[in-house]
Amino acid sequence: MICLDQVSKHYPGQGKAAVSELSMEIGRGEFVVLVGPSGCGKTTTLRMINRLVEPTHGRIFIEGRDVTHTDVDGLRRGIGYVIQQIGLLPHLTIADNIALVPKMLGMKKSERRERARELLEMVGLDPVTYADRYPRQLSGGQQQRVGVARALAADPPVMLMDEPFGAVDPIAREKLQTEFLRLQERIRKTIVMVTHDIDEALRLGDRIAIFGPGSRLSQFDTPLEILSNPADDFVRDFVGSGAPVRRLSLLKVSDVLAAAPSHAAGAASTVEVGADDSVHRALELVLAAGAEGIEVGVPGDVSRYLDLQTLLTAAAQPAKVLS
Ligand SMILES: Nc1ncnc2c1ncn2[C@@H]1O[C@H](COP(=O)(O)OP(=O)(O)OP(=O)(O)O)[C@@H](O)[C@H]1O
Repeated sequence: MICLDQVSKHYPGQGKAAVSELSMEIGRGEFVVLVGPSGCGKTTTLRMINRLVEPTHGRIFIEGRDVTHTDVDGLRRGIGYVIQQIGLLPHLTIADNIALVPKMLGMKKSERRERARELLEMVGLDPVTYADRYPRQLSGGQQQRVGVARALAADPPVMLMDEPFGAVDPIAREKLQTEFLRLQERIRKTIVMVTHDIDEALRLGDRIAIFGPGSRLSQFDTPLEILSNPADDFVRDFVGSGAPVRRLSLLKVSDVLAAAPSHAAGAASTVEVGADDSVHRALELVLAAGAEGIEVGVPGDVSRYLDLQTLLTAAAQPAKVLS
């Protein structure tokens, strides 16, 4: 869906390139998160995709089309953009803020109103309550949701997000992340997001691009693979301590079931867990209940039993063994 081919950006007057010969391919419907230390070129990379920053060298393709030199307005219509300072217009109602792009595209007033209502519902805000309010009457987290709704207004296939949840407090942030993941399951946009927060990246990304010093792409892989097999010391340090525990949230019970010997559920004291639950969740339930293991329902078969030790041992294996 998006292909960066040897893309570089050299800002005038700067000694070093902000981004240097970067190549990446991003699949349709994929959620890719760019992380890395400050100044490594994440925002520059993101903004080159919608050409808010013009690349100095290299080419960018969207759906196979070279967009490096095409009409910028046309390009941006197909790309939603969400930033931390969402920039809602203070004198327009929430509905009118959301309907700005549809208005520019010539959509009729009644249709725009309907679209704004639909989008407000989509991002978890009741249209009856919020459509006619003004931005200052909303909390930071609510404004951020409106920012997402606005970016989705023209139903673009691609969304670029720069620290979209950066300005909200940690609790609201986690809630927004969870809601956004649910939304993405439904809408399956191709998303590229920048964040400083490795936990956010691990939680949201289908794949994570970890930029190292000098805008080098140190690793571009799934969260599980990054935690299990970091490419080098830089990635290991960047991900920080606690990788094994973080993996537990990403591993599913079904992964362990596929890799470890299990038995038909029997007499031992167990808690029931779904195959799609994370190992983290399974362990939480076992510990809370003081049980000896878990029982997992298998469609068309007897339930399987895994004891606590098997669960822990399997979860500690590198991802490759499990997959
Ligand atoms: N408009 C500009 N003019 C000159 N230099 C710039 C400009 N924008 C960014 N830079 C420089 O390019 C490099 C990469 O900046 P960029 O904002 O892409 O990094 P980043 O990884 O997003 O950083 P942060 O995490 O701090 O937001 C930095 O050294 C920065 O100072």
